[in-house]
Amino acid sequence: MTALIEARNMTLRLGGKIVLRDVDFRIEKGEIVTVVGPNGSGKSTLLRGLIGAVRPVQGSVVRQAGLRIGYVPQKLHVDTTLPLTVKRFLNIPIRLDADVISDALTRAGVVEQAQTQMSQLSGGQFQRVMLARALLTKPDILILDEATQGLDQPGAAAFYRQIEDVRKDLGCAILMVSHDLHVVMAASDRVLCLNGHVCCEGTPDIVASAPEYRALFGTGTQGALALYRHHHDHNHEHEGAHDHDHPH
Ligand SMILES: Nc1ncnc2c1ncn2[C@@H]1O[C@H](COP(=O)(O)OP(=O)(O)OP(=O)(O)O)[C@@H](O)[C@H]1O
Repeated sequence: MTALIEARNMTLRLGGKIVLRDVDFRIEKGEIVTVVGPNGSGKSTLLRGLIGAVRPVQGSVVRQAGLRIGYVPQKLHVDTTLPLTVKRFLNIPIRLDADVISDALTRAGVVEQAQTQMSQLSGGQFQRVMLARALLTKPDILILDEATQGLDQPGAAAFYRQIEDVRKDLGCAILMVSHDLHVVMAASDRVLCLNGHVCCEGTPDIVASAPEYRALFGTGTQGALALYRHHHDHNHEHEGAHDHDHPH
């Protein structure tokens, strides 16, 4: 099977610092892959490398010819002092057919908000409008960077259900960064755990039982807290020696 996007030995540097080393990664049609890892572990940078916004200093990224990517960035600031309806927002920068807009809004579950001011959307509605925006191009792959940030648990769960419906209907692959570990574990085909490199990767079961993952996230419901208490049993000195001898 041909991958939609494939990275080989991809090393990414930002501002003179290597933030991600030797990443081998591929995503196929229709897969849901989630990227987890502590703050600063390179998750957003990985996505930016895969979409071509950051060039690898080593290795390569190959995207399928003509690949359509729908990208929902981690943060998007919309000037709330400007009067701007959802519909007009989706028409920037290119005016689109009303049908295309209403189809994307319907798929994202916010068709009733078409005439609402952007400044009056709830956090969950705002994220859905961002999802609608990413769907306008009928993407082959939807890439979401912490799309449920700021949503409460039911809001986040509803958002993930929406994403699953989108995948079912459009057949697009989904690559997302998430901190909602339980949802991630339930909804992903594959999980990629990062910490400046790929710590471990596989089906949710395999990753959840990997020592590298447990070192990062713990084992029980307290796991999410362990994100910020990052203990590790192997070396993360990116600039120096390689850490190839630990299991990937
Ligand atoms: N423009 C930049 N110049 C230098 N270093 C940067 C730059 N942007 C990010 N970094 C560093 O790169 C590392 C990876 O950042 P990245 O945003 O990819 O992490 P993340 O895993 O997405 O984090 P979070 O969970 O906090 O969003 C961090 O140490 C960050 O400080």
